Amino acid sequence: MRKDMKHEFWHQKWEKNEIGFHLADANPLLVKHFSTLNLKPESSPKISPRVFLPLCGKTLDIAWLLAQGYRIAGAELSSIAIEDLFKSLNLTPTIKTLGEVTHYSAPNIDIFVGDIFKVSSTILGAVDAVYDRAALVALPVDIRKLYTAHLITLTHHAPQLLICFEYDQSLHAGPPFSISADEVKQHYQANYDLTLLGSTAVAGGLKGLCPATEHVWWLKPLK
Ligand SMILES: C[S@@+](CC[C@H](N)C(=O)[O-])C[C@H]1O[C@@H](n2cnc3c(N)ncnc32)[C@H](O)[C@@H]1O
Repeated sequence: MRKDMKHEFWHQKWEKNEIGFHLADANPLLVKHFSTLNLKPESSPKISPRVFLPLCGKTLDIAWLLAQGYRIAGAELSSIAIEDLFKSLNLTPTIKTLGEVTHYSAPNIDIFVGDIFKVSSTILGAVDAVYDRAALVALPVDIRKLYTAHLITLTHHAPQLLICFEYDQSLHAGPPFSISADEVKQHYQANYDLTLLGSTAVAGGLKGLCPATEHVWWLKPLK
């Protein structure tokens, strides 16, 4: 599949409001495990840590993180998602073109709308952590390797909380795609110490189609 066709897939999902991945509340696994990262601000102790959410959609996890006092950066293909996100936060964004992406900003929040591969570390700025929920699992196998390499460079291998699904890929074509522990290691073990913080069975199975497990990984940068 060509890359622009993959983008079209997601644009259509947002246009048709087929967003079954969008949760009605903050993700319980984020709430349970985020403190494990024990974040210290990179720049100054007086400034709150900045958390990057790749492929963020309009997740309510952003409202939860803001309420905990974190600053937010995100990247998302769909402007529909981000217009909705700012409405849900009751914020009016300033919107500017920045290179090949569009920058939506308000106090403590920067979202880059466009292809994540067009977001550079200069555009993004410093981040203290990455929270990947339904980003790695949203991407087909050929793109995942490029994505993880880009994410490592983009964030200067910031600590990461990664949530992903594992199930029998022959029973469902994806997305979301199944990501095994071996695959997480292939992508990240050269740069991170990997800890599996927890694994939970998905209630009712993946989209009601097959049994699935949700895994939470803590990626701690190697010195
Ligand atoms: C499965 S959704 C997850 C959204 C969000 N993380 C959540 O938990 O609700 C994947 C998101 O990735 C976005 N996306 C897909 N490819 C992208 C790309 N190349 N660059 C930026 N965003 C992308 C889609 O538009 C979609 O909103």
